[in-house]
Amino acid sequence: MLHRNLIGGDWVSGEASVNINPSNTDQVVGEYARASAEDTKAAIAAARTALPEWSRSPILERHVILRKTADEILARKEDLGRLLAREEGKTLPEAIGEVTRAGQIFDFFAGEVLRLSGEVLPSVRPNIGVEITREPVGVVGIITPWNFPIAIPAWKMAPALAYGNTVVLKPADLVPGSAWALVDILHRAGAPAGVVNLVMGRGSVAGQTLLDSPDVNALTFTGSAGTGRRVAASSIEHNRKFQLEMGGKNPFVVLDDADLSVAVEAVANSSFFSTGQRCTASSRLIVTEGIHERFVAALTEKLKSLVVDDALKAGIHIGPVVDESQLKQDLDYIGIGRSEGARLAFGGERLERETPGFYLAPALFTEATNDMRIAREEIFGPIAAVIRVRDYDEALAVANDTSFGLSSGIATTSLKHAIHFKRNSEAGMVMVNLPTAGVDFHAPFGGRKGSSYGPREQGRYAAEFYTTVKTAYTLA
Ligand SMILES: NC(=O)C1=CN([C@@H]2O[C@H](COP(=O)(O)OP(=O)(O)OC[C@H]3O[C@@H](n4cnc5c(N)ncnc54)[C@H](OP(=O)(O)O)[C@@H]3O)[C@@H](O)[C@H]2O)C=CC1
Ligand SMILES: O=C(O)CCC(=O)C(=O)O
Repeated sequence: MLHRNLIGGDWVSGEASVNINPSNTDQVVGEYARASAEDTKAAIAAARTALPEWSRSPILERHVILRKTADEILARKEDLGRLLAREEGKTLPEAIGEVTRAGQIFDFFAGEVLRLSGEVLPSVRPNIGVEITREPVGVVGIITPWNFPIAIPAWKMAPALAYGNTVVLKPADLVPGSAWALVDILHRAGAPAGVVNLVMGRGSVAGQTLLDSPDVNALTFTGSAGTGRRVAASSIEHNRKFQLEMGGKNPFVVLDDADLSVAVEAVANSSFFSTGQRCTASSRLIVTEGIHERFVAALTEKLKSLVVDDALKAGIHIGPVVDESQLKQDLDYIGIGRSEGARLAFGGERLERETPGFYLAPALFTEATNDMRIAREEIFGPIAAVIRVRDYDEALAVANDTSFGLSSGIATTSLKHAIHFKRNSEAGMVMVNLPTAGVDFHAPFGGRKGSSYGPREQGRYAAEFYTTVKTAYTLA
């Protein structure tokens, strides 16, 4: 069956693309329609037509649709998790966790609809009242990457709809299945025609059409820095609100006084789980010299115990890389690290398994320095580099010496250093004795420097992007 795009409430056919399972490239997950530029323009027009009624719809109607969506996602988390693991390659428990998070996000924003509020101020002039309200921004274009195929569409669509916007979602061409399933649920939960539109397909076609359209009032994007720059340039041209979540080169500091097992568990998770394919992954492990040897030895032992195999197999820790081109990028960077003089202390080789897939042994470099390309450029694979430093002050300086600023972490038992790091780390999210990846669904998410642009995503902070403030003055 061809899974079609949803445009103005109708399921619309298009050129078929096959969704391949990275754990077993002989397996087709499903066939999905690719939207043309014309389809995408029709989706934008449908979203515009639906906007006036939806933006004024009773909050209870919006609440019920989001609530039903949350309920169905959570009730189906096992089968949606299987679909996600098959199309993206994260392990089944990770995939079910991501689906659960998507359900919780819809649940949270179903509640937020009922908590919409404004402010009343006394005027500085006599007999005048000042009211401050939040209104929807309008038609929201949503462009999402492949690494979180349901959670990222969920954390962009749920607030957009809660605050009365209509949406056009362009998911990553590599993983359309989970986005299709989510839109199907929203459609059956009662989202009126044109309120939720889906344009699966290529970034260069469907994505670019969203960027070029003067009728898209706000654009929210997660993906690479290169595409992010295009989103920014086109949005400025169209005087459109935009929000970017891009890469990371997140540091994880391990101090001499760290609890070794806490540090190793946090790093194994941050750097290697989800195959290292998270913008919040830590790829720079900044370790003070007193613990360096013990940390590298313990992490290497941990890496030996991690099983890389088919995402659906029980008991595995790391699934395959998402596709051939990301695998090539990972292997290229492993070669670059070696040629730069870092020591490949563990892994980094392509693995053969029972099924043909993109399997890569997690790779650990030591003797790296912060000026190497493997320490400066986002790789987006299960690859981390240990950088040896003298003390906390040097660790902090190295941690902040990056053009990115999404998340950062520290393993320490010192309250003084933990507090200092939380205050002085130049990252949007700071973790103490916890992995840099895997965040709460109700707290603000986003970074600084080259990682992010615009208001935070998620939690109540999402209102900043998905609404526009109106100030009204009334003579009493
Ligand atoms: N911050 C984060 O969370 C993420 C960061 N990344 C980083 O990005 C790198 C590359 O990943 P990749 O998926 O290729 O990133 P891209 O930026 O290419 O893709 C992200 C989304 O943008 C779309 N897109 C691509 N070109 C355009 C365009 N001209 N106009 C509008 N939309 C467009 C893509 O479509 P299409 O379906 O055709 O790809 C996809 O939906 C990774 O290796 C990683 O470093 C990746 C994923 C998430
Ligand atoms: O770490 C997380 O929980 C989220 C990561 C993420 O959003 C991303 O990699 O795109």
